[in-house]
Amino acid sequence: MEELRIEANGNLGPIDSSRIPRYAGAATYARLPRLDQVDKADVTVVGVPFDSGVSYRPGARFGANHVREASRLLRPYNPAWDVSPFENIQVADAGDMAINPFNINDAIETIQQNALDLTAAGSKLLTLGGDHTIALPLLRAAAERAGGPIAMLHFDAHLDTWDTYFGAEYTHGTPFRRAVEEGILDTEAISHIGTRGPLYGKKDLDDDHRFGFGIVTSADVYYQGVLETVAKVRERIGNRPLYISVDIDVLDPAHAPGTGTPEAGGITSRELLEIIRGFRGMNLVGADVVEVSPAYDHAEITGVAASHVAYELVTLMADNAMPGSRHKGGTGYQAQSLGQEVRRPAGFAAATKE
Ligand SMILES: N=C(N)NCCCC(=O)O
Ligand SMILES: [Zn+2]
Ligand SMILES: [Zn+2]
Repeated sequence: MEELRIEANGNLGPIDSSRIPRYAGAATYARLPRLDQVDKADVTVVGVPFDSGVSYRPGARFGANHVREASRLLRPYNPAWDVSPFENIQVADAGDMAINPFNINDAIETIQQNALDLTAAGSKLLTLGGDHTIALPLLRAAAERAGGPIAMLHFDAHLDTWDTYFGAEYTHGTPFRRAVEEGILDTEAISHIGTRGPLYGKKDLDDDHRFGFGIVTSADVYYQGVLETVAKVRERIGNRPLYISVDIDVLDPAHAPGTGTPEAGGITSRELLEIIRGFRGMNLVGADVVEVSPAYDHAEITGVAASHVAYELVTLMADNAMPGSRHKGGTGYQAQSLGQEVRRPAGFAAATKE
């Protein structure tokens, strides 16, 4: 079958869903071309089928393909930014990494090497699927590409700064303690967002604080709202090279049932998408969306949420790549909006390019 794609500015975009039904054919993220169908990519989407680091329900090894399937309904124009991300930059799907499920050390090495290979020619990386163990090798690669420690925003119900499980150092509950120990994070500029749920003890927070993490709890997002959350985060991170790691369990189980370690009382998908939109102009160098476990999903709720989160992250990368902001933070709704159009946090204008 011929692939009828949208093309603009020399970028090969998604299969045109007005000419080929969106439910037809093999799934790539957002129906974008495969990496082998383009000369170069500005952003590479890659799946990480790995879940050998989980402490509870398995299944995140199937996450990437679930997100790809759920991403068929994404459309090419993002009105919340007034941006068509796939026109601005070339985004392509590199398929899945081939990872050893029986040897975590080997898996981590492979993920790090693949991440370095995929970014060697200057592409940014957005990874889908996998359990949170994979953030460590992805951060190593991102820090190497950035030439030093990087800022990080970690959306998660959990801290993931625990020490070991059953004596194992590399698990989905420990990546960020390892990352701090390895000196790959800029500890002046790291924060969790959406934290909640029972811990093992107060020491968990004492350790986490010592490592340098700030925390915006799920309750903080509720009480202070999206705007203040974004403002505080922007103040802490500034223009540093930033990695965003999204554990889909940051969302309430009502918004993301398909995950391995669900915790009640999470943020909504609307809040998460709006917080990311508030990061316009920030220096995003890489991102992941992890812990999607399709066997526990219903009606693709989690897959759809994850596919939209990834879409906002790609839009941020694409918006930054534009030569000068055309929109100064506006949305596509502006001309006809009966709502509150100007709702941008302090610090937003300063970081938005002229
Ligand atoms: N990274 C995720 N999703 N979960 C970590 C939970 C660690 C624990 O079971 O205590
Ligand atoms: Zn996590
Ligand atoms: Zn989590």
